[in-house]
Amino acid sequence: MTTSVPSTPDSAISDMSVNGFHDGVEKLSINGNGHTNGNGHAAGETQRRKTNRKQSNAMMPAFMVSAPGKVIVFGEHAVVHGKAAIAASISLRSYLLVTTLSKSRRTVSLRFPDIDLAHTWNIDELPWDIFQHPSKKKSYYDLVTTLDPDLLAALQPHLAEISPHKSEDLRKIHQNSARSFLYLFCSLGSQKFPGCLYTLRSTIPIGAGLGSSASIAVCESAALLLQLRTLSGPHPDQPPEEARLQVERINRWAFVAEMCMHGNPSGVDNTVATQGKAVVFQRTDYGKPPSVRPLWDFPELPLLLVDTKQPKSTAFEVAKVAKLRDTHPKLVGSLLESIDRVTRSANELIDDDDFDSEELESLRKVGELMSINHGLLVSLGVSHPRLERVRELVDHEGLGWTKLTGAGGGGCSITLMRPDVSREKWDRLEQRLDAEGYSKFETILGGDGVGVLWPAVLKNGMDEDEEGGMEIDLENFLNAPGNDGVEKLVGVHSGGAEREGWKFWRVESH
Ligand SMILES: Nc1ncnc2c1ncn2[C@@H]1O[C@H](COP(=O)(O)OP(=O)(O)OP(=O)(O)O)[C@@H](O)[C@H]1O
Ligand SMILES: C[C@@](O)(CCO)CC(=O)[O-]
Repeated sequence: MTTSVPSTPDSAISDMSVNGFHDGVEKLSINGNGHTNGNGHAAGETQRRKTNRKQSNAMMPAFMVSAPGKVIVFGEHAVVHGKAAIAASISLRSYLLVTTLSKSRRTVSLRFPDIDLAHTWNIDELPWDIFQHPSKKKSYYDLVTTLDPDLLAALQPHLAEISPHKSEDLRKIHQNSARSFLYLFCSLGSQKFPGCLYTLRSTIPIGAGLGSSASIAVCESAALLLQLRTLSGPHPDQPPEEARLQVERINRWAFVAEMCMHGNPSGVDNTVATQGKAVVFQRTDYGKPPSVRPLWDFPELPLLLVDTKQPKSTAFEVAKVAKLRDTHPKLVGSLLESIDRVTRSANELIDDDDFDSEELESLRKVGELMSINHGLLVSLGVSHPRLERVRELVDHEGLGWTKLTGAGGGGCSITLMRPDVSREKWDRLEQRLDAEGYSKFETILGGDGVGVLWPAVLKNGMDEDEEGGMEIDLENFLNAPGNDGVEKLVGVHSGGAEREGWKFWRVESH
C-alpha cells in the first residue's frame, strides 16, 4: 500500500476559500502512487475496490498526523522577549487519528484519553455566524498573530458545557485543549465541514517542558489543513520550496492554537514541532513571522532528560518573568541580554568546524554555557527545588552540566553527559533519581517534524491483510497499552528506522 496524501498544486489552491469545501478541490482523490489524478474520482474508486477497505467517507479515508515534542537547549523565556533560542525536536510524539463520519452525522468530537477528555459538539450549533463574518473571516494562508476577543467570547458557551462533573482543575485543562481546537476548527472550517472524530494519543509527558501542547497544536493544524485539501504533499518528489510553504502554513495555524493555550507563546515550540530537526529561532516583531534558521548538522549531543514529575504551567511561568521584568526592567533586561549571548556563543561553538561532540573539550564548552544559562534562569525565578536537586546530584558526582528546559517551575532538566564517567557513577545517579521519584527519558534529538499517514494503514508485521497492511482501528488505537503500545501500533519509527507509510515534508534543499 503506497497511497499518500493527495497533492494539490499550490497554484491551484492559492485562491481557494477555506470556509467551505471548494467544489473543484472536493473531487480530488488518491491513486496508487500518492498523486492526485486529474479526474480524481474514478481512480480513487478503483483503488478502493481493489483494496476492499472500509471507507468512513467516500472522499476521505481515516488518516493520522503526528508531530514531535522538543527540548529547548538554550534561550527559553528570553525567546518570549525577542531573543534567540536553540531548540531541537525529540523522538517522543503526539498522534492524531482523524475519522470522517457518515454524511448524516453532524457532530465533531474530541477524544483525548491522556487527559480523560471526551466531548462532542453539534456542528450546526457552533458560532459560524461570528467566525464567518466578513470582518473576521480568515484564510488558510493568513498570518494570524493575535487572538480575536470576539471569537474567543463566541466559543465560551461551547466550552462551558465540557466535563461538568470533573474537578475544576481538570475542567480548566479540558477547556484549554478544547478552546485551541475549536478556535482552529471554526477559523478554518465551515458549517459544511463533515462530521469528524479526532482521537489523540501522545507519548510526550504533559506539562513537562517538552512541548506537549505545541505538538498537539501542530497535529490539529495539519489535520484541518489536510481535510480542507489545502496542502500539497507530503510526497517524495515535492520541491523543497513547495514543502517549505506547506510547513509554514501548518506552523502559522499551530501558533494560533498555542496562543489559545498559553496567551503569549514565542512560537519556538510549534516551529520545532512542525519542522523537526533543530533550529535557531527568534521573533523580534510579533506582527511578523519569526526568523527560523535550521541547524541541519546539529550534533548528536549525549543528553540525559530527567522529568521532575512536578507539574507546571507554561502560561504561569511566562507571566511570572513578564511581571519581574515590569518590576525591574533594567536588571531583568540585562539577564535576558546575557541569555541571548549564551545562545549565540553556543551557536558559534556548535557551528565551528573544530566542534566534535565526542570530544570532552568541545562538550565542556557547551556544558559550561548550559550551566550559565541555567543560572540565569534561576535568577529569573523559574527553577524549582526538584530541578535544583537534579543539578545537585549531577554536580556532586561530576557527571556533566545541567539546565532546566522549557518553561521551568518543574518539568524537565537536560544534562549534557561527560563521556569520561564510569558506568557505576551513572548507575548510582539512576538509582538516586529513581528513589526520589524522578523519571528519565532517553531521546534522540533532531528527528522528523510533522508527518502524515494517509490513509491510516500500516505494516506492523501483525494482523496484516492480503495487501500487507493493517488499517489503524480506532479501538486498537485507544486501547494501545502505554507509550510503548502507541509506538508499536502507529509509531513513526519502528526499531529506529522510519516506518513505511509515514510521510514528511522535506524542506532541506541539500
Ligand atoms: N496528550 C494530551 N492530550 C490532550 N491535551 C494535551 C496533551 N498534552 C498536552 N495537552 C494540553 O497541553 C497543556 C500543557 O501545556 P504546557 O505548555 O503547560 O506544557 P508543555 O507544552 O508540555 O510544556 P512546555 O510548553 O514548557 O514545553 C495541557 O494542559 C493540555 O491542555
Ligand atoms: C518558556 C518558553 O520560552 C518555552 C516553553 O517551552 C515559552 C515560549 O517560548 O513560548
